[in-house]
Amino acid sequence: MDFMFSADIRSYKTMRNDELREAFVTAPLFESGKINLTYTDVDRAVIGGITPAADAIQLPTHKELAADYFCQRREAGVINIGGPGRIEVDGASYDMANRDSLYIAKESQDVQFYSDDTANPAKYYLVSYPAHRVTKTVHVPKSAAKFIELGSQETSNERTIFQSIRPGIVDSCQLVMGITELKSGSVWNTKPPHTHFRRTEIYMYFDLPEGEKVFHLMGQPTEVRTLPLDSEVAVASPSWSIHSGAGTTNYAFVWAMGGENQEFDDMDHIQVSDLR
Ligand SMILES: O=C(O)C(=O)C[C@H](O)C(=O)CO
Ligand SMILES: [Zn+2]
Repeated sequence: MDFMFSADIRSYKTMRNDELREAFVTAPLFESGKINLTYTDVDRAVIGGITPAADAIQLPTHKELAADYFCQRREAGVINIGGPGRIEVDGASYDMANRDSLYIAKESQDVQFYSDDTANPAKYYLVSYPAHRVTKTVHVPKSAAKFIELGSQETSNERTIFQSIRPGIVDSCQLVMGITELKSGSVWNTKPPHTHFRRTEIYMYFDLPEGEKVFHLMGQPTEVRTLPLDSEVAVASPSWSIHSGAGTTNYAFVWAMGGENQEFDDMDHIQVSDLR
């Protein structure tokens, strides 16, 4: 497991882009046959990419978690951004089509990830937070997610938000998670940008064609920094930071939040004209 130590609200202002990356951006998450996990001190999230090949991959515990198994004191959300596969949780099997979600409850002991076809492997993106109570493991197909249409073609931000792990669908402890897909010709996510001091957030951009980037915006609204990101890396956003971006083409991303409440709509919006 890698460790990513974030920068604070004062020091990020004087950091170079490579230093900001070290503090907030993971390495590429998906490698055939591997599980790559990164622990960030932003709300103690663990961010993972799991790409099973011929063999199943088990979710391992780590010395630093000081836990008998990974989910002993944690919940995890998983979204498959690759080919079809399945996840087994304590012997129960969940088919995972592309863009399906699985919420894995606290105290799930044995978690195994599979790909149906090694030529088109599943790519499981995982975000885990500490959990304080035992709930139920739930599979959410993309069709069962709550969806919201936002933006317009005129302002280049026409997009659909799919909320799969959220109150009313999954009883989680702090995790809220889903996918945003930008329509062809739209490039701006989270426009206008916002903060939510009550929660932190992690974005993982994907389905960006080779050679394209998303210019991810972070920092306080009056001290914005730009990180040009490739597909399939995650970027952590502290509670004081905006998280928005424009791509060189359209794309999708998984967002995941943890914190003291789960209200998706309580964001503090910032006028684009106020960004500095
Ligand atoms: O494009 C958007 O707008 C989003 O996807 C917003 C994120 O879901 C978010 O930041 C929720 O707090
Ligand atoms: Zn947000």
